Amino acid sequence: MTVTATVPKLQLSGLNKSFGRGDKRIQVLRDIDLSLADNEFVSLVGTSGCGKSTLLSIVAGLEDFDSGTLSVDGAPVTGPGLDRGVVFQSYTLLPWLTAQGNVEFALKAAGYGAGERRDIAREHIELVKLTKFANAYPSELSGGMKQRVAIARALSYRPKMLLMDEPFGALDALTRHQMQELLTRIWEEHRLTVLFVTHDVEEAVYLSDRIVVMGIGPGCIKQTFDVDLSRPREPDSASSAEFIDLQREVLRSIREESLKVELA
Ligand SMILES: Nc1ncnc2c1ncn2[C@@H]1O[C@H](COP(=O)(O)OP(=O)(O)OP(=O)(O)O)[C@@H](O)[C@H]1O
Repeated sequence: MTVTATVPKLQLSGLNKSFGRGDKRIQVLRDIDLSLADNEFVSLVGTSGCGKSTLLSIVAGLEDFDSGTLSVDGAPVTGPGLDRGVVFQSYTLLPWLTAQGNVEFALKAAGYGAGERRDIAREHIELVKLTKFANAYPSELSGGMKQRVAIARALSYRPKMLLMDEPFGALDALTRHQMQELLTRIWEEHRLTVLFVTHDVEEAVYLSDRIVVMGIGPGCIKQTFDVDLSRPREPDSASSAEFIDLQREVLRSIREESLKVELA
């Protein structure tokens, strides 16, 4: 019988990263091994400064690394690519363009023709439920709406993977929950693979299949938790004993690292 090995969607092996030169050189990531399967939702959590954003930027191809390997679908990552959509905490929209215009602008940069740009942008503005605001400028949109445009833009080239760095960190609690539900729906419908950085452990448990806790000094993978809670998850899921126990375990793991920083 032939057994075919499944290639992970994303794979990092023995990855190291430092900033600076000479005696100012500081290692921020050490020996990172991380694999994401197709359609998996993985959150990265950890004490401030442990290297979560640096790791995400490396996967996005926006930051280089010293050694180790990084591949998507088995192919080495050599820079940013349309196979990975990125959403940051700051909305990064162009203020002089409408919601529709912002998505179209990104598609133009990706080489799409005018008609196609209009249709794809309209479809993605609809996906994030902003059709009524398609012609509004960023200054006329709330934080949640701006982040929906950023998600529409990141998804417009139909990437296989979504890389999100604290995308809902600046939003109020209610908008944040709405955005979590929207993201879950899009993730389920589009079979995306998501790598999600957050400080909010409840958010990580609610959204993820797996939570990776990073350690510090230098940044490393400390512990991984499988989230075995059934789906679909409801806002009420957060009050179940299983949910709360897992949240507590993850928090404990993060706090051990914070203590190291405080005692250093
Ligand atoms: N461009 C840079 N040049 C030098 N050092 C950097 C640079 N970017 C990040 N660092 C350092 O790398 C380490 C990791 O930073 P990073 O922002 O990745 O951590 P983080 O876990 O995302 O933090 P936070 O949770 O506070 O956002 C920190 O010590 C930071 O000061």
